[in-house]
Order: sequence, then C-alpha cells, then structure tokens
Amino acid sequence: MALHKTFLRLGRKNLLQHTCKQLSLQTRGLHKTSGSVELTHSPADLKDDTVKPSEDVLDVANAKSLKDMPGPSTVANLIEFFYRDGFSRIHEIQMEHSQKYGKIFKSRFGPQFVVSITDRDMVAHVLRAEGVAPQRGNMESWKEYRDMRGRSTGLISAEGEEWLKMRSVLRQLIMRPRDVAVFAPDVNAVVEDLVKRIKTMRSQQTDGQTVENINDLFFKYAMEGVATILYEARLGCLEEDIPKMSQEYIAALHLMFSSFKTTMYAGAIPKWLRPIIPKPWEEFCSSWDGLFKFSQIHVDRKLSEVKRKMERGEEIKGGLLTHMLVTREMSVEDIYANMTEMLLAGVDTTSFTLSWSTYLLARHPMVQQQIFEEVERVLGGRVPTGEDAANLPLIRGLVKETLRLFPVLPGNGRVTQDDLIVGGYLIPKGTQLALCHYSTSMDEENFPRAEEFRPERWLRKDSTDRVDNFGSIPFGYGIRSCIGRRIAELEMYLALTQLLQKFHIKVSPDATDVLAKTHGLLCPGAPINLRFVDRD
Ligand code: HEM
Repeated sequence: MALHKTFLRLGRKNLLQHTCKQLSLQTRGLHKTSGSVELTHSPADLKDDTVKPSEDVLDVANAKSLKDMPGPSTVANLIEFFYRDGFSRIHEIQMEHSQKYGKIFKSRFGPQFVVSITDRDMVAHVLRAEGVAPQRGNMESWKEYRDMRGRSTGLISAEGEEWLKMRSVLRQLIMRPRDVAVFAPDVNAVVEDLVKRIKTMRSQQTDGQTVENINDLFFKYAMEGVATILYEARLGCLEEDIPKMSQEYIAALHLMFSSFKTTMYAGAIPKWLRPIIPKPWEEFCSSWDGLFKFSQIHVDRKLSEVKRKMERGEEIKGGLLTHMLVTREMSVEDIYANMTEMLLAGVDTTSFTLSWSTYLLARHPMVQQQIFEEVERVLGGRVPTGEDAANLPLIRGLVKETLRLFPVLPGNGRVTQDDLIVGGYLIPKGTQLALCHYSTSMDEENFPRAEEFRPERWLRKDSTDRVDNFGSIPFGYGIRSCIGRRIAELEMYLALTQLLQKFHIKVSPDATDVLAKTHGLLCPGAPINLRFVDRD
C-alpha cells in the first residue's frame, strides 16, 4: 500500500540516520508545513457567492453592544435546561430561541456567557475571520485531568502553539482523501465482519431478517474501523465474544457518554464543592483513566514491536502509528493523548451517522434503489476501493444529507480571538460563541424543503456547479475542523456501499418514528431496528 510504503521508506531513512539501537529523537517529517493554513473544503465545496457579504462587518461606530442583544433570561435558561431537561433537546432549543430572539442571541449558563448564531452568513463570517489557532471552548476540566495525571493534551484539548504543532503533524497524514484511501483494504476487512455479524444477528430473530438496535452494531463497527487505522490492530469488537480489554474500553467510553451531564457539571462545579459533591469529577476522571489506559496499551505494544525490529535491523513496515513512532515528530506522551482523543472522537460520531443513514434508506426505498443503481453501475458488484467514492456522488450525497438532517454535533463553539462585529453587534475578544449548525441545516432559506431527505440535493450539475455548504458543515470548517473527517467518510462510504450491494435495508414491521435527542451529540432517541434482506 502506498502509504505503508512511504512509511517504510521513512523508517529506513531514519534507521540509517541513527545507528543507535533505540528510537531516534531527531527524525524529520515528510513535508513540514507548520503554521500554514489548511482548507478542508475544496473551493468548489463552498458556494462562496451565496454567502452574503456582511455589510456591517467593519461598521464599528454603529455596532450595537451586547447589552442590546436579545436572549432568554438566566432563570428561563435554568428552567429550560435543568427542569425541562433541555440537555436532551439542545437542537430544538436552538430552533425555538432562533424564532423567538432572532438569528443572533445571548444566553447565560451559570457562569458561562454565550452568544448563539443561527444564521449561515454570520457563521461563515465568524469562521472566515479566525486566526491561526482557533479556540473551540473552555477545556479547563480536560486540562485539569491531564495535569493531575501528568498526561499531555491531544488535538481536541490543546490550544495555541501546542495545538498548532500537533495539528501540523497529523494534517499531513490523514487530512486528504488520498491519504486515507490506502486504509481501504483494512477497513473493508472490518466491513466483511460487519456483514457476517448482521447475518448472525438476524438469524437469531424469528423473522430471520431483523437486527435490533442497529446503533450498537455500528458502534462496534466504528470502533473496530477507526482502531484498525489508528492502532493498526484489530480489537475483536465484531466477534461474538469481545475480548476483555476491548470490553473495558467500551465500558469507559459508555461511562464518558452516559455520565455526560455529570461530566459537564465536573467542569462547571467549582473545585471547592468537589469534596461535598464528588461523583461528577470522580466519574470524569475514571472514564478518562480507562480511555488513556487502552490507548497506552496499544501504543506501547506497537512501540515495543518497532524497537525490536530496529534492534534487529529489520525493515519497519506499518501504518499511521508506526509512522508516528518512528518519525517522533510528536513525543510518545503526545501520541498517547492524540490516540486517546481521536478514538474518543471517532466512534459515536461515525456510528450515529451510519445508524441515521440506514434508517433513512429504509424509510425511503425509492431513494435506496436510486443509490443502489448508481453503485451497480459504477462497481458492477465488486468490492469498493478507497478511490471509488469519487465516482459515487449519491453515496457521498447520502452521507451529506444524513449529516444535514442529523448533524452529530448540532452546535460547535468558538472563542473570539479579536473583537468582531457579527450581525451588527460588537462581540468582544474572548466571547464564547455557539455556532448552531442544526438550525442552519434546517433553515428553508439554505435548504429548500429542509425537512425532506433528498441526497440528490448535493449533486453538482457540472464541475462549475457549487452546492451550498456553509449551511451544513457537520465536520466544522477551516484550520480547526475535524481531523478525522476523511477517516470517517472512508469508513461510512465503504460500509454503506457494501450494505447496499448485499441487502435491501427495510423498516421492521413494528417500527415507529425515531426522533433525535441530544446527549452531548445528536443521537437516536430510541433503538433503531432494521431488516436486512438478501438481494439475491
Ligand atoms: C461522522 C463522523 C464525524 C463527525 C460528524 C465529526 C465532527 C467533528 C466536528 C464538528 C469537529 C469540530 C470542528 C470544528 O471545531 O470546526 C470535530 C473535531 C475533531 N474530530 Fe471529528 N467528527 C467525526 C469523526 C471523527 C473521527 C473518525 C475522528 C478520528 C479519527 C475525529 C477526530 C476529531 C478530532 C481529533 C477533532 C478535534 C480537531 C482539532 O481541534 O484540531 N472525528 N469533529
């Protein structure tokens, strides 16, 4: 595989440079671009001409102050979130508040003051104005845990120079579709296991077709898929008996999400209150301990393997982790932290999207047929490669449309790094912004017939045609956007293509509408049960 070969060459070069038997500290990267700006959307991805220029952008003299900005009162917000369980309806609250207060409004959550933006053009303006190291939000509780345990921060929790350095290493390795296409054979092996697992699970049902709680299955697929790429290892998540170590990791991940609210409080509760209300902080630390432990075991295992080979003067072959361990552009502690944070970020996000995609396909058989026909026309029944997605616009449209209707992160954050005028208001430096992606995705102005599932809305008529994108940016935008986007897309394209090749995906007879709820991420509010009927 091309990437593996590149890594291999690099490994040898480093070995030559360093005759010493231990891993070197002085290796150099392939093409360092530290500090340069990356674009995660091709220019054609963004319909710049549809984003209206903000006329008020520079009109400081006439800008209104935050005092003039409308928004719910602190008490109303407290009632909404704590009494009416707003944490499960963050996406709906975005829409409600937007209707009530307009497309830019302020709120207060305890000590936290937030300006929310539900207008596509304003979101575009904020993201285009960002500097070289944008900040997403307050990561104090994450940092505190890491300091307490002597751990490094990974991409999600790092800021400033530290973030920039790590980002510039990782972006060279996994940010472009062609960088990750080399992992397709490994991911396809995981898809093969997913298909086997579907067949086993449905055979255990009386109708021989239904798979219950499809998200549980996609969770295991996503974990296995991302670990195959990150750790170059199989975890056995799709086996009947999941190995103990993987089970423990799953438990830590579940603890992280099931205790979502408590972990939010972990950051919000002042330190002096911890002895009186210890549970949130304890759970927070315990789930991080589990996540770090798992990554460390896998990284250490690979490190010993690499060291052994180096001592014996053997060729070093491998993927992402091997490359990182050989080049040492990051310290081992930084590698632990990044592997931990990437695995955390890469499982539920991908599995929820796959659950919604298959749910939507089952409920729209005509659309399913159309996409299946495209797959047949392009692939003629063969297994897809990493490059095939370029020729499967409807598969890509399926994922984009799913993420428009169900953006895993219904909102994202930015802390302004300079004074900024948005929507006619002067927003001072250091203000926490909430970019409300769910609202912009569901806005009729951005997406006509926004409630409808129409993957074809993402098709381009020709290479000059541009499909509006700032209304739906599920992976974020710009230099702080999702680093795992191409990995997630690869996993989703390969899985969805092969599921369509093998099965008619149908609703189960007792199926009811499944609504979304927020639990940190936007997820199915009830189990999704689907029927997988063989195509032959
Ligand atoms: C459907 C799948 C996924 C979605 C929708 C998604 C979405 C996002 C979003 C919205 C952000 C914030 C971007 C911003 O602030 O502009 C983000 C950040 C991030 N994601 Fe993803 N993600 C997905 C899968 C993955 C995967 C598979 C990985 C790892 C392999 C990953 C790793 C990360 C990391 C490390 C960050 C922080 C980047 C930084 O701060 O530099 N994500 N993701």
